[in-house]
Amino acid sequence: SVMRIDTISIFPEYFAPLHLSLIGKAIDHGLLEVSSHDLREFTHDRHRSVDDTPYGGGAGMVMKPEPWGEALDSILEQLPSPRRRPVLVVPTPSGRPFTQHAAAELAGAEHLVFACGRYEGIDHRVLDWADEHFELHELSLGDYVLNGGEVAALAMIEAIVRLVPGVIGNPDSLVEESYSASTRGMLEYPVYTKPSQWRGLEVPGVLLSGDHGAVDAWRALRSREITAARRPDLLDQESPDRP
Ligand SMILES: NCc1ccc(-c2ccccc2)nc1
Repeated sequence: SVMRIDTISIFPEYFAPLHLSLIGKAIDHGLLEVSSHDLREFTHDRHRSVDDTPYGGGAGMVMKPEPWGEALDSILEQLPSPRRRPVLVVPTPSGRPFTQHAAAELAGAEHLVFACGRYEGIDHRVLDWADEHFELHELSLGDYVLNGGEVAALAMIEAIVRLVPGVIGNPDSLVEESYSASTRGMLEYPVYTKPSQWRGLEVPGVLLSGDHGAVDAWRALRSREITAARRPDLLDQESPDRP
């Protein structure tokens, strides 16, 4: 099944990298369709304005509702009918945390739309209206503020698309990760490869022993040590899909 992703932004060129590497291959193999839309194409004034001063005062500018309404209408109009509600993701610092769990849920969607805001954000009526026509998800990557939603959308798209069957070459590489922090599991143990000696540094002997039980034990211990040190909050959620 083909997954379709539409992005809407005043900087559509931010999404050009999606056509490279893995994601590029998925698109070439017909597993994925990505279209980036320029919000300014949905303005009609001479200055193609997308923002204005905030009601209630305050610094900065707010994104006007009309261009967003027309951009979202345009996406809905292009859907085959009868259609299921597409998912609308709005990256925002005030969103629910975007986690590996959320990525896995969104990887099951047929159609994802990313609305990337700039300035101080988008007129809230756009979200209120969108909530009636889309499955709306306001999502945050973490507790930091960017200049806009584009970089966050790129990260979310990568996290989601790599979970779509057929996109990643070797599906096994996902199993091992299923116990990493990304699924509220444990942090990943250190990895090594040849040469066994590099700049005077050795590889832990157990990994060269061929004793797979000992290797697994060593890895589990290192995961626990690293998790305790860096992400104690993850320690009591050991099962990866604990609600
Ligand atoms: N949590 C990551 C994140 C997501 C979105 C934004 C953002 C900033 C300004 C305008 C619109 C979105 N900032 C940070």
